[in-house]
Amino acid sequence: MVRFSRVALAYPDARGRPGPEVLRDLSFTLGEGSFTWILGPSGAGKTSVLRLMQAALRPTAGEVELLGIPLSRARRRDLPPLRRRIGTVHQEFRLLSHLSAWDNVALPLRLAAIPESTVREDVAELLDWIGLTGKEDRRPEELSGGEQQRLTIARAVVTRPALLVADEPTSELDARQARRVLALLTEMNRMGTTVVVATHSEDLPERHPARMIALEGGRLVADG
Ligand SMILES: Nc1ncnc2c1ncn2[C@@H]1O[C@H](COP(=O)(O)OP(=O)(O)OP(=O)(O)O)[C@@H](O)[C@H]1O
Repeated sequence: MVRFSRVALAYPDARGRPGPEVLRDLSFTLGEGSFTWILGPSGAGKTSVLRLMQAALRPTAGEVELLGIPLSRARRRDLPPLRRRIGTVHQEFRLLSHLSAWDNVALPLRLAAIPESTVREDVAELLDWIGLTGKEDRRPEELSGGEQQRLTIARAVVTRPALLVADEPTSELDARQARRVLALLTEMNRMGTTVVVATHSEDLPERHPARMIALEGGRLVADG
């Protein structure tokens, strides 16, 4: 499902030359249907690992294989269809502020040219699942932080991705809202989605024990 083999990553500097390596010699495999925590202090490289898992970046050395596709051999035109099979939840929500809750969730289906009758059914089901029935017409700014975060999860999973990659999905939330978001992620996993969550919270992995990959200074320091 996800395989990192001796991965290194360096972001380009201002002149376009490779800067210092922020990930080094990372190797691990995540099986289909697994749930994995990516842990580590600020700057450890969690977001960089997740960007590779979202096919948003290619490694500077080594290989990242996503859903059977090695990124080193993927052509530029292979990437958008691959990305559509990966649900992403960003730290900073990235909801579209001028669209209603309903239209934010419907957007990925509409972009994939899904018939409007199916869109209606799927969006209604998901808004119900995340507890936003009755708030369909509100714009993101008219929702609480927790509601916005749940909306980003609904948008990420509405296309039923095989892989869900979430970056600090509870960092802005109070404990009750964080538990609710965790429940949505574990429910997706129970239904068969492979889930990867980066966090620096210690509380969440305690609530949902699963494999933990710990990073420090761009290296893997614990896996288990
Ligand atoms: N676009 C970028 N260009 C250059 N360096 C970057 C870029 N993004 C991240 N870095 C650097 O890569 C290293 C790892 O950053 P990353 O965001 O992956 O860590 P993180 O563990 O997710 O941190 P946080 O918990 O603070 O979000 C840091 O040294 C950071 O400064």
